[in-house]
Amino acid sequence: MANDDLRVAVLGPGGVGGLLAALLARTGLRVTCLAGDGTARALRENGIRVRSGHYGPFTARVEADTELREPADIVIVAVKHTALDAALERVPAKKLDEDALVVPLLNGVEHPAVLRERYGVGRLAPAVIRVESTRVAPGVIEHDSPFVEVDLTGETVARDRLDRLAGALEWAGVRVRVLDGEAAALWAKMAFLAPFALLTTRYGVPLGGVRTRYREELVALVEETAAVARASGAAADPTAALARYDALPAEMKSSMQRDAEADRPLELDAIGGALLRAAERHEVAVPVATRLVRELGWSFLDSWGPGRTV
Ligand SMILES: NC(=O)C1=CN([C@@H]2O[C@H](COP(=O)(O)OP(=O)(O)OC[C@H]3O[C@@H](n4cnc5c(N)ncnc54)[C@H](OP(=O)(O)O)[C@@H]3O)[C@@H](O)[C@H]2O)C=CC1
Ligand SMILES: CC(C)(CO)C(=O)C(=O)O
Repeated sequence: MANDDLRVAVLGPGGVGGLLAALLARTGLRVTCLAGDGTARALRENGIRVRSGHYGPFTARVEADTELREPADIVIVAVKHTALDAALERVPAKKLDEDALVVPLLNGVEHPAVLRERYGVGRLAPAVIRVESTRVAPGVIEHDSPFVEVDLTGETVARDRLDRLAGALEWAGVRVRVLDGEAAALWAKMAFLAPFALLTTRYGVPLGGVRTRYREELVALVEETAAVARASGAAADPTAALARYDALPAEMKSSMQRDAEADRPLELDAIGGALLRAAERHEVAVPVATRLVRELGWSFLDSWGPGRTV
């Protein structure tokens, strides 16, 4: 059933945020996108134009502003990690109702702590999204994957709020699961993403090239990442992860790789850095991940403190 009166704000209407904003808006929901001046203006003038083999091409009208000025029931956070601090200034905590949900869809595992600190434990509902979607221009979104899947979690929020959001997303055409464990959900995604993102970005080849030309490294990295994910609370299975990579299209690229190609900042600290920090905490050896992160971003590893066991 549609939740006609649900008010949704989307911080960062890019590949992920723009697609979800458009899908939700076309069901009739009131959706406000929060972005910089130029993007907000483009969205107000032209709406969000989606090119998608799965949903077909469509344009959705949304509201757009540079700051949250009116209360929203749901705030979807879909900026890159590298822009998170600056972007959050657009969503003042005092503008949120007590029972509003803040739903970050960023890759990585460390951002929920930052958001909890800012918006309060009772509002945070971290989620992961599986999709391949790119913002090709302000308000123009190219959606390539034949699916959009979201895992919602919310150990500290009211379940009926979470269910209401799940209902709205499903109504919009998104496959949704509401899961119990936040760490398990975030680390399950990380276990899949980190090897894919680090290797495709390091070698500049899509998934097909990684799984043939760099197979040995892929296998080693999948095992390292699964060990860290398991120590962090997820049920990661390296054999299943490899089978998933093998089943995906050879031309598939990671969003980190697309960022590297476009010379944008990488989410290296949020993905590779977080993996190494968790490995250190849990005393898991991750030599392949350490080398790849070093090769991709010396400066951040150089400033990392001594005493690592990795
Ligand atoms: N793209 C994908 O397929 C997937 C991405 N993810 C994850 O989702 C998250 C978002 O990625 P993605 O959608 O690709 O990122 P994009 O770069 O496509 O979109 C980010 C959006 O944030 C906006 N933005 C940047 N800085 C600010 C700011 N200070 N204030 C407000 N808005 C800002 C950008 O605005 P502007 O349009 O003006 O540039 C853009 O619309 C990342 O953590 C990524 O790893 C997860 C799964 C798949
Ligand atoms: C692996 C993928 C495409 C899955 O959604 C992703 O999250 C990313 O590349 O950032």
